[in-house]
Amino acid sequence: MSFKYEELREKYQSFIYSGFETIRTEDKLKVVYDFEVPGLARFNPSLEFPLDHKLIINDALSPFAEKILFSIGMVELISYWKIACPPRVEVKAGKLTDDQINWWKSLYFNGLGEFFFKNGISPSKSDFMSIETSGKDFSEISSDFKTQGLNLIPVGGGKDSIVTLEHLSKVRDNNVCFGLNPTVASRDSMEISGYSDEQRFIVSRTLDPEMLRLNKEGYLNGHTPFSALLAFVSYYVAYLIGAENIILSNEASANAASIPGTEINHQYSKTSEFEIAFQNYSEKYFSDKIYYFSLLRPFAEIAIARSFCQYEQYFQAFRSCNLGSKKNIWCGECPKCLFIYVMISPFLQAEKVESIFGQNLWEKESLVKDWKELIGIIPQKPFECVGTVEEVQYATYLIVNKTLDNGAEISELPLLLSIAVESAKNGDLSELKFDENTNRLISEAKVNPLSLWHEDERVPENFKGLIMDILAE
Ligand SMILES: CC(=O)N[C@H]1[C@@H](OP(=O)(O)OP(=O)(O)OC[C@H]2O[C@@H](n3ccc(=O)[nH]c3=O)[C@H](O)[C@@H]2O)O[C@H](CO)[C@@H](O)[C@@H]1O[C@H](C)C(=O)N[C@@H](C)C(=O)N[C@@H](CCC(=O)O)C(=O)O
Ligand SMILES: Nc1ncnc2c1ncn2[C@@H]1O[C@H](COP(=O)(O)OP(=O)(O)OP(=O)(O)O)[C@@H](O)[C@H]1O
Repeated sequence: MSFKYEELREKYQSFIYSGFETIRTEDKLKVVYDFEVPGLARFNPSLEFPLDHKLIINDALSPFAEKILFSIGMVELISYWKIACPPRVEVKAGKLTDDQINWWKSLYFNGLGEFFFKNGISPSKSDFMSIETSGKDFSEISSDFKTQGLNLIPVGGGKDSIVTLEHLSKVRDNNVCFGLNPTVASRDSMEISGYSDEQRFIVSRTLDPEMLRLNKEGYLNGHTPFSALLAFVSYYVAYLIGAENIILSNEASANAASIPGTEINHQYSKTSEFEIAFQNYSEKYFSDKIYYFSLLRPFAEIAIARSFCQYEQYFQAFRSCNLGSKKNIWCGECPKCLFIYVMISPFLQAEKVESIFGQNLWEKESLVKDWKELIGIIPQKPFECVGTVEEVQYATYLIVNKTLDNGAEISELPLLLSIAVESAKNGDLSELKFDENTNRLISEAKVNPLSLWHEDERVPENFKGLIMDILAE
């Protein structure tokens, strides 16, 4: 059975965030959130933080710590609210100002853009949800905590965080890797880049099984802004260990809407807009001692991919595929696998790329639709963490011409590249044309994505020197 948005909102009018329980033992802090949709279900998701980590210098349950834990609940609640989308959200776990309420509504609305779209819901930003708050007032709490000059680096196991780890290797002693339920690839990345257990901070998160059960029953489900959760959880970890920087690996390309001309972006919480919003929120309501930014924001995915290609030691270990993340595989059937295949292909031998994925994706019929979306023949990007149409076209220009320069005939190009060439001949690609005289693709890129420096970047000056080579590699 599948349930409808309007019917669910009619039946379940409120969502309650009652509070959170903290259970401290010698070596762990468990935080259990209490959410309820009256008449439907109660949810108690939890997080566990190690307390025996040698780098911890601040009290895990100080009033300031509790303020951050409360805020993690505000972001965690999205996953549970979306099951029935009740119009009224009652936050009894803490008071928020109107300015804060607007901030949260904006995150929920933008972060759920794909969820609304895919479920055929067109809510208005003003009335999709009202938020009433009561309970503890965290506003006057002191933010006087200790810092020790560390960089906290979230590691997802894909190429981006590896490029960050490598570019920060000069300041290795100050770095701490952070993993939230880390995958095998994430742990392997930390291992290969030489970070011992003491320089890793691992947090575990448990979803409430009742949500998974209701998903199966047909209640509303879909994409949630996972990176926003990462932002708040990593902020708490940064506080615990006195880190002054939280260094993400989000790229300029994440800013592009999934559906051109709309605000719907699968990667909303990886955008500059969210990065800046989080910086403003954390500075205003938490502290200015911890700075959250993305080291790779200046660059397009293709430039990051080129940089990644010089670190062969990670080739068999990294995984960017979301669908295969639990099995530690490249599924070879999703847009993200194809996108990564395209991004690294200009810079590596074809055999090398194939050996990473265990198969040749260029020849797969099953990927034709994803390919058409990635390269812009179909005007909607796949709902995945993939880059822009322009950089896919640019990569294709490099790959096709490289293949032809190596002696192949046009007729010998693999399936997906032939589709690209045909489309270029027909004038169907915005920045890619075919020159019949030279038998080569021509790029009409307005900006060469390999030399793009995105202006919305917020990289501190003292880090810029460490990344400039990404444009030149
Ligand atoms: C869906 C998700 O966010 N998964 C991340 C989560 O994995 P977990 O094992 O906890 O859950 P799943 O098995 O993936 O999902 C089970 C069901 O629960 C729902 N759900 C899950 C998480 C959540 O926060 N809310 C939910 O409602 C879901 O709808 C399913 O029905 O945590 C892992 C690490 O702790 C992450 O690695 C998982 O991320 C997936 C690999 C993934 O595909 N994530 C996508 C959201 C994604 O696109 N991630 C982007 C970030 C985009 C963004 O921030 O907006 C990325 O990887 O770059
Ligand atoms: N489970 C996780 N724990 C900690 N950080 C994470 C986790 N998942 C993702 N991240 C971080 O979130 C950011 C965005 O993730 P994303 O998946 O785009 O990057 P990636 O895994 O580094 O590279 P790729 O684009 O190749 O997948 C990166 O900084 C990444 O390290």
